[in-house]
Amino acid sequence: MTESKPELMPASTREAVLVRLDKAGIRKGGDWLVRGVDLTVSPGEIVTLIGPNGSGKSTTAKLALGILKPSEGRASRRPGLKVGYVPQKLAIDWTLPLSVQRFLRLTNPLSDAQCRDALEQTGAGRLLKSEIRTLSGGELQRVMLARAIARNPDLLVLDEPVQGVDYAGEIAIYDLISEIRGSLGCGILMISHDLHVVMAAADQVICLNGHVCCRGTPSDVSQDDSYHALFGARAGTALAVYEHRHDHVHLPDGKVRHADGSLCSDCPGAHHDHTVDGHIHAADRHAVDGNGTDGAAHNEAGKRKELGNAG
Ligand SMILES: Nc1ncnc2c1ncn2[C@@H]1O[C@H](COP(=O)(O)OP(=O)(O)OP(=O)(O)O)[C@@H](O)[C@H]1O
Repeated sequence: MTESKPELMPASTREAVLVRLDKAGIRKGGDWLVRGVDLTVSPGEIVTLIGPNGSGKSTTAKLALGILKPSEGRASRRPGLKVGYVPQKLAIDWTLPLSVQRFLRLTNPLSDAQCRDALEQTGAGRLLKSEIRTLSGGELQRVMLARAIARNPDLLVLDEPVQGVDYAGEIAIYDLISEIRGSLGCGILMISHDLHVVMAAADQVICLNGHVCCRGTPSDVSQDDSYHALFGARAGTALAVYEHRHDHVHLPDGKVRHADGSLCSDCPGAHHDHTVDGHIHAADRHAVDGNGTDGAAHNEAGKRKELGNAG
């Protein structure tokens, strides 16, 4: 592999673009792992890499991060860029005793308040003193996200952020990622196998298979022939465009406060929106707040509208 120095962006693009790959490729042992990748991530933008196993998604993310150096083309980052990274795998023995607080501090010198604050932001405030090895899959992903955002990054790189999380939990985590983008204003480079929800949550989707097969908005990609060729039958199901509404909150006393401020004590269960017809599927989802499931914010009706039926 050819080593190259990290490149700085021209002044004109520095403010706008956080990271850029220009025709970037990397070769190891005579094989190209990925080749010819163009990519930019700007503040507030979610760019999603999709593709089958071994298609070069993690490698591309590592090129963007500067962990790997391109053998050809260029990788450049905004000077002084602060990055939060949730890798696909962490080299940690998960059976060892390790509290969440200590885990957050393994790579960051964080104060107690910073640890609490980061966990609150990911809805995991109550887990501060918990043992890492006892966390559920969804809780662990929230803690990993907290660790990545604790330093208030400009760029968040999330390699399969919903691994080990069930379907309802996935939606809550994608919700959270969109909220983090909103609150931090950071750019997000995300990797996933989950074509539909992830694609729909992204501003830009890049479909990889050793090279860029197709790219564009989620609806563009869902209608692209090479996307269909790559994903076969799975691409034939409709693209779910993901929306969310925060229109009510479940209070600890069991009442529900609606968006207009009105309180209701007997409506839980009656307000779940289940519309299932040929075009709209609504899914309920419950986000765990910093206090646990009691009094959890309830994000109602994650609606998935079919867009550009890819069949
Ligand atoms: N350090 C390395 N040396 C040699 N080959 C590698 C190295 N890292 C990755 N590869 C190979 O490069 C290809 C792309 O790997 P990569 O991890 O980027 O794929 P991916 O799309 O993220 O896959 P997955 O969905 O399975 O996580 C694979 O064939 C992998 O075996």
